[in-house]
Amino acid sequence: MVSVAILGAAGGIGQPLSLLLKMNPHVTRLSLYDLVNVPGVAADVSHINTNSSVESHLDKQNLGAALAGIDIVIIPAGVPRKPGMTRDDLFNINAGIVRTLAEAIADHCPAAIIGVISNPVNSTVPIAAEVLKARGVYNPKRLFGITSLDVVRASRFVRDIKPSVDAAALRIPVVGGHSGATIVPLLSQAEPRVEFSQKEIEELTHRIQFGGDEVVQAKAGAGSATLSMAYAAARFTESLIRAISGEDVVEPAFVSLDADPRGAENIRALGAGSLEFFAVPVQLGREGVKRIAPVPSITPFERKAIEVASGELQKNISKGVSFTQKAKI
Ligand SMILES: NC(=O)C1=CN([C@@H]2O[C@H](COP(=O)(O)OP(=O)(O)OC[C@H]3O[C@@H](n4cnc5c(N)ncnc54)[C@H](O)[C@@H]3O)[C@@H](O)[C@H]2O)C=CC1
Ligand SMILES: O=C([O-])CC(=O)C(=O)O
Repeated sequence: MVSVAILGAAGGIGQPLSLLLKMNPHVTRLSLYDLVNVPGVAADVSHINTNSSVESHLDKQNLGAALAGIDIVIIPAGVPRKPGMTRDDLFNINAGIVRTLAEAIADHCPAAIIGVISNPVNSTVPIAAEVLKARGVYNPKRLFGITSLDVVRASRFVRDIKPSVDAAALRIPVVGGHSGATIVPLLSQAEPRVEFSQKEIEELTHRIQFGGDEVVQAKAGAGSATLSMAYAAARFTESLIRAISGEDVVEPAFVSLDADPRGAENIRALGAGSLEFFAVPVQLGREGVKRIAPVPSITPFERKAIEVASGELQKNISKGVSFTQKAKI
């Protein structure tokens, strides 16, 4: 019995994500919210013969009803990039959208687990945290920036150069954040282990860091990754649901290191320093973050990449925090 709300359900990610979650037998209630077109999406998806109920909630006056009683809220609401833009260029529009949605979550389902997809994730997650803190309902264990697409890309891109690897079974932790140089794949920690030359490591790292740009370029103005992102978000949601029902599942995600201060010590020592948020491998549990899983060791190349990531991340996090402070929630 798990109820899931998708905020931004009529968009490029929202539609295929609605489809994939309608196919998930553990979801019993699917609550779809958007400012446009959501009645059509909900009517369409509701004809699929799985047992879950599907609700359509159009426009802001129905946001409370969309959220009441919800266990997991996934947020793909917001504008996507066009060629030539960075994720940070989306800040001016998406920061306000995420703030409004986080306020409504605080009011209508404060105990829900939240997964933020809207970019720039490095800033929108701190914004959501500040809103929840200001409303007195913040639990760092329950707020996630969804970085699963970086992990999905990492295993697929390795398969492109190592055809004997099973892309679906390969696990590569990706730490840091979710934009360019803040994305740090730890190829040395691949499971099962894969041997790479230094040139392969450098090329793969760059490709994983800028994988989003490949899609933005190819879509040539029609948006960014939607189908692979919907797949990644559905996988993340499925992992949360398995964890809620008692299974041990590890998924990398961008979380507050306060969610598990002891587990975070290892990550801080690897180069995260005093940053409040960082993408880490998270052992999920009923509460959301059960534990930050340890990263046993990294190479000097990975340590350097984490140092570079941390400098940029600090700016992205501070930008989100000061946005909410200026806005007086
Ligand atoms: N975390 C990640 O790995 C990824 C994040 N993204 C981000 O996801 C976001 C959405 O991307 P797309 O679905 O392609 O965009 P889209 O433009 O196709 O869809 C966005 C949807 O959000 C809705 N929306 C806008 N303001 C809203 C509000 N205040 N309340 C509810 N709904 C609202 C729009 O009506 C639209 O249906 C973008 O910010 C994009 O950068 C995209 C790919 C990967
Ligand atoms: O590149 C973008 O703007 C969308 C995104 O976050 C990704 O595909 O990783």
